[in-house]
Amino acid sequence: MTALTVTLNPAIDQTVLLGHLRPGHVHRAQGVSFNAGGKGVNVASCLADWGDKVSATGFLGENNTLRFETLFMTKLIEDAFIRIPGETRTNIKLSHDGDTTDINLPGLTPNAEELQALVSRINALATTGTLALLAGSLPGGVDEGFYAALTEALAKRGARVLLDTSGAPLKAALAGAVLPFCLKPNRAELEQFAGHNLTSDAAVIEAARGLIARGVQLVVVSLGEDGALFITQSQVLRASLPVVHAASTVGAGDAMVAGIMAALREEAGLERIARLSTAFAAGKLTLAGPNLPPRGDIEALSANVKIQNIQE
Ligand SMILES: Nc1ncnc2c1ncn2[C@@H]1O[C@H](COP(=O)(O)OP(=O)(O)OP(=O)(O)O)[C@@H](O)[C@H]1O
Ligand SMILES: O=P(O)(O)OC[C@@]1(O)O[C@H](CO)[C@@H](O)[C@@H]1O
Repeated sequence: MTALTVTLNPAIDQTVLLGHLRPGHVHRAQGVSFNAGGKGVNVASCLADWGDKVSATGFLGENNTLRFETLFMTKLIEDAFIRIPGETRTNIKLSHDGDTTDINLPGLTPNAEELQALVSRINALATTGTLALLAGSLPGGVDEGFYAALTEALAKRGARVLLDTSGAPLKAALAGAVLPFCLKPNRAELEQFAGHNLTSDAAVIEAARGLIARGVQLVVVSLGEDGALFITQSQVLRASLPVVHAASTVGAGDAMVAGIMAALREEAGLERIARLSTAFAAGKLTLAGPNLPPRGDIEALSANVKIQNIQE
């Protein structure tokens, strides 16, 4: 079973370490670091650390590919990115007061020909059984129905699609003819779909069941430090694992998606999916950048994940 991640709008993440954030004031940074990022890139990076073979595609600006190419080479990720003129965006992550403030820039705008080249590349990479992750924002000028159309095309090829996006592209994908196999919204993203606030587990589960009723097979709702809910047609699990000190919260959700994909590759049941993806997220939180601790540490974390079977 092959794994493929698709990132149309990757980014170099510039993490700026601040003591506190006070809008309207001058800040002197305590440090700065740069990582090749974007949701699908982060997922591929975590999967590669786990030891899985993975291909990554999308668009890269040809002027600043080095950080990405170094990551792909170091981690043996198949680099299937399409180069387009210009510079991949840099997203600013302000790390302050134990929290992160994200400033995500718009990014490059691919033209129709480049988009068609990407669709052809994805079709060439995806075969029956491929786990295909479509992740992140769509670049300016790309139709908001792009993920919906791609999901349908990939499903026709026998691939299983996982989708991690927000806003209009998520809405369009949920209104599509074929829904993704798996969705990993956080609470705010699920609230967008539900159209109201989801303040209790029961409300989150009810909204997720709405997605299951429309054909999604696995919904994972990530709830930050409160863990995550794993919902299928027949089961609901809650999984959590306290993290004492988070080195960086950027990409915790991406590590969780990588854990879901790693478990799906093992043909695992829901409890293993919940344990492994929670362990991936917790393991990533202890490190800066989209990296996982060694496999043995992840298995140890996974054994410690608290699982609650929610009966209704
Ligand atoms: N402070 C924390 N303590 C323990 N676990 C956490 C914490 N923050 C995140 N996690 C773990 O990471 C998972 C994903 O985090 P979160 O819900 O913040 O995802 P997200 O909103 O998609 O994040 P991002 O967009 O930053 O990647 C959670 O379900 C949980 O398992
Ligand atoms: O602007 P998008 O595509 O929604 O999100 C991009 C991004 O915030 O997602 C990753 C964290 O999940 C970061 O590496 C990257 O900067």
